Amino acid sequence: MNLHVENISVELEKKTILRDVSLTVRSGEFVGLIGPNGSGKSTLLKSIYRALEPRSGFISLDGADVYELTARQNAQRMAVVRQESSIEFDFTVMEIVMMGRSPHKRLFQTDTPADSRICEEALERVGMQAYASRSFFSLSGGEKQRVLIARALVQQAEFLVLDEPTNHLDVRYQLQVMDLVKTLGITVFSSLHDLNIAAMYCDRLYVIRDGELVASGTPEEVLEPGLIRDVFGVETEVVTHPITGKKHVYFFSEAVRVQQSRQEVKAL
Ligand SMILES: Nc1ncnc2c1ncn2[C@@H]1O[C@H](COP(=O)(O)OP(=O)(O)OP(=O)(O)O)[C@@H](O)[C@H]1O
Repeated sequence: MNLHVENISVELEKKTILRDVSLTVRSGEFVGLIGPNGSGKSTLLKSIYRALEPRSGFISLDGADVYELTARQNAQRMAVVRQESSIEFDFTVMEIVMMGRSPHKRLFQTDTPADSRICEEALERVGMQAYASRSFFSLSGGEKQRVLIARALVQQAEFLVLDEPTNHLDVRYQLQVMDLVKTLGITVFSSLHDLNIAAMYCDRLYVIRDGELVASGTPEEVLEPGLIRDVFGVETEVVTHPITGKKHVYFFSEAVRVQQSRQEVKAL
């Protein structure tokens, strides 16, 4: 499934949030979106999953305008894991995951044993099978996140949109969730805060700052100290990881830099 975003602009409360954004995610690619807080990552993803129609521009999945598809057609093509859960009423974990099957059902069609099996498998893949009958509201942030990923999995869509999927997850589940998404072999577009996770898992990255894309390329091309300084305002050292061969970013806090320059002055 190919995603094309062409020249989209979004304005909210008379403020331009996205300016002339164009990008492509090709079939089977895992593409990351990185940028500082408030740079427009969620807004761009919302435009793609139709929660926020852009003022101008065009978004298509395999050539079909996403805003022309019915909600059902769209849900068969695209699954979404949002940053904040939109679950308003308390359901069990299994009921939440089962909701992901609805694009594959007719109106009022009941859940089949096959649906239950698919949901159980998805819960197992995210390590939440023991929680099937628990209330969703009683879960921790990380547990909720894993359940929402299971719900996206059972939708069996070919295109997955993730808004900071590792938010709330401890390091083990960060890696587990990213490994899982990677092994699905489907097309993924994901916003990410952790640059090292982005380097490990993404085939390509887009960098957004103040609502505009400012760089794109492979993690090897994009993740370099000058760009990270310009976009995130932090100093880094970027090395090639000796085991994975991927880029690895070390960050220097302002306090460490001040201490280091004092030591350098003393040594003179
Ligand atoms: N409904 C709204 N009305 C006005 N401004 C909004 C609205 N929603 C978002 N914004 C603004 O748009 C900008 C981009 O927000 P967005 O949530 O897309 O950023 P983000 O890159 O996802 O941030 P974060 O990393 O903090 O999640 C921010 O300045 C935000 O305050």
